[in-house]
Amino acid sequence: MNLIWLLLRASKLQVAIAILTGLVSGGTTARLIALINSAVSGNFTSNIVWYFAALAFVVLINSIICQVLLINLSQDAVYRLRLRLSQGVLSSPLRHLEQLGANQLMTTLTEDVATLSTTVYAIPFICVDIAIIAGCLLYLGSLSIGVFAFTIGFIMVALGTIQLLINRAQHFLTLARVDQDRLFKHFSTIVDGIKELKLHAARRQDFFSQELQKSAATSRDHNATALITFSIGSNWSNLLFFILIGLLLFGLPQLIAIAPSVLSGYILTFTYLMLPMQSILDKLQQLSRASVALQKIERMGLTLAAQKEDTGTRGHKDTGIFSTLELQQVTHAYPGEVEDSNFILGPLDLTFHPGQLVFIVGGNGSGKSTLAKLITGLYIPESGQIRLDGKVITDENREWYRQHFSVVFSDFYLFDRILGISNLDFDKQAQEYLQQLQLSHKVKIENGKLSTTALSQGQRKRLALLTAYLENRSIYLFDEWASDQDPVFRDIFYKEILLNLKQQGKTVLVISHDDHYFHLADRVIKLDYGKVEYDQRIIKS
Ligand SMILES: Nc1ncnc2c1ncn2[C@@H]1O[C@H](COP(=O)(O)OP(=O)(O)OP(=O)(O)O)[C@@H](O)[C@H]1O
Repeated sequence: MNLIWLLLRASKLQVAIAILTGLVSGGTTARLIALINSAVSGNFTSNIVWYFAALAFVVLINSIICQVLLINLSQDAVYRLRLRLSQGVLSSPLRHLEQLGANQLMTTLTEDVATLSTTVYAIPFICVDIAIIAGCLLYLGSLSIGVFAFTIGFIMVALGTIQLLINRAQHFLTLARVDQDRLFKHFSTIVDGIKELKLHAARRQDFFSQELQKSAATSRDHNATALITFSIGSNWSNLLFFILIGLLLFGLPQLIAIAPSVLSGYILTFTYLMLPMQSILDKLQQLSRASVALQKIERMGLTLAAQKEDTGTRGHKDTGIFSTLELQQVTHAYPGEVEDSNFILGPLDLTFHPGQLVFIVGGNGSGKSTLAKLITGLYIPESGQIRLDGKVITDENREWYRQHFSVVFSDFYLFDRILGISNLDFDKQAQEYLQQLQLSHKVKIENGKLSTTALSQGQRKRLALLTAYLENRSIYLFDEWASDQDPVFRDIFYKEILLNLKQQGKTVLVISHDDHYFHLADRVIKLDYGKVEYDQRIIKS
């Protein structure tokens, strides 16, 4: 049913036209069968051939129109779903996405959407088959009410037994979908941990037999049980067809009088109906799989919608100059598995100004990166306030607030095209920065596209710095940027690049462990277990 809603969301009018043409096609098919039955019973009229040809033509045209409409609709529905899901992910709070996990997001965006797109393609054909069945049933009803009532009663009971089998199969498909998430995680482990797995035979063997093989076997068993149940259902429905024909031929005539033309009409129609019925049953397992995928997508889509952030920047165009950025009693907590193990950052009171070079230091796990995500507006404070020039940052203006920052995180992502910067001198400027960052011999930039990103980690970080440079925003934040740089470039970073940004009036926040450069800062903030141990101004001689 949800799949039909997916189509309806795309266009109600087109769905209505498709249903109408499908019904005409089904009704006309039934009329054709009636005509054949009447011809077989010896009732010929002079223009029967023309009538027959006209009916066949109407069936052809209507089923083509119906299927073309539904194919377009189904593909459009999948297109919209892909965009909606991607938008949903883009507009969800970072913390929520971190909690969902990369594996779950990727399986849904790839596997579930792929399952849906192949199934939605089958829907048009199922619709035409249903229309034919409906048309044929109408015809059977017009032949004899008594026989029709018996047939419908039989079909209801038959459908009940088939539904039981489908429910069982669906249960195993749902379990198989959970296995799919687990398998996807193992595949990510193979790709991301390939070096560690190759270097340690016992670890590799352990991972293979205890993790991957077990999950793959469970997935195989659940899928096999589901498919076998569908196969039993399909064969059972075939048998039910023959039982019905047998009852109509040999059983019912013993109880009530049935005219031979009515009987032949029923037998002819059911023989014809076996084809569309079989086709629908064959597609049932595909439909059930899609229904499980859609449930998963909708569930994720709903949670995404519920957590949706306001991503508009309307009414807040001034992303340039500011004079004060304040954090007042700001806190953030990561819920731990054990109540006492929760990490809590803050409450913190910090104020930053333009032209300040601030080092944020502290031991591993002291909360530096968490503070970076809070300052940049990626995490929403659990309590306290962030204010920019006295303006409190809320859900309405958080997107605008984030546009003040250029950041290179320690787990940065490097795009192979410089996105979102429209500057006429762009390539020339980028080329100059490439030279400054000593990368011009390795990378070229044409129309914003980087010639390569296949570089060393340190060089890739320099490219990320280049993007930050080009963004030309008022607050810069670098999370352990220099940790991968050689001593010469590290020196250039601290003594030239940072000071140059400061001279331009930027606020520069640097998370660092390089204590022999701390004297260059205007201020050093040290964190310890989520609290400020000291916030020290450096007096320059
Ligand atoms: N995604 C997360 N989910 C749960 N807890 C987290 C998450 N990220 C960090 N933490 C916890 O928060 C604490 C602070 O982490 P954070 O990354 O901010 O420290 P850090 O000072 O940047 O450390 P490092 O110098 O090692 O990069 C750690 O105890 C960590 O266990």
